[in-house]
Amino acid sequence: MADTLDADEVAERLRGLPAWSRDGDRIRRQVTAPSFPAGIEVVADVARAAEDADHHPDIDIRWRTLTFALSTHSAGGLTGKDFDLAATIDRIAARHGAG
Ligand SMILES: C[C@H](O)[C@H](O)[C@H]1CNC2=NC(N)=NC(=O)C2=N1
Repeated sequence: MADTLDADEVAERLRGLPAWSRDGDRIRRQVTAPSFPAGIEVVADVARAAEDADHHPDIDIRWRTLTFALSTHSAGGLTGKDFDLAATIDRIAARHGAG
């Protein structure tokens, strides 16, 4: 099981991911896609990446606004896995013109 990061480590990792913010035990990012279908494509690509990583975000879909939240449930907090997947989500969103 991965170790949880302390507050300083979380702050440090967040500096490299400016679209993400801490919300208690999770980090969160909102993405606006160019259209609803484009948003669903983002979600489908994130789903594949999450399966590959065996690490899964909470996803809220509202028309073309997506909210991703990441936490390592098994560790009871934030770990490097959350920040690795956050960076992957950023790359996927950018590829689909979502910001
Ligand atoms: C067995 C499997 O590795 C675990 O259930 C994984 C799956 N995906 C997961 N995703 C997230 N976000 N947190 C977890 O602790 C987690 N655990």
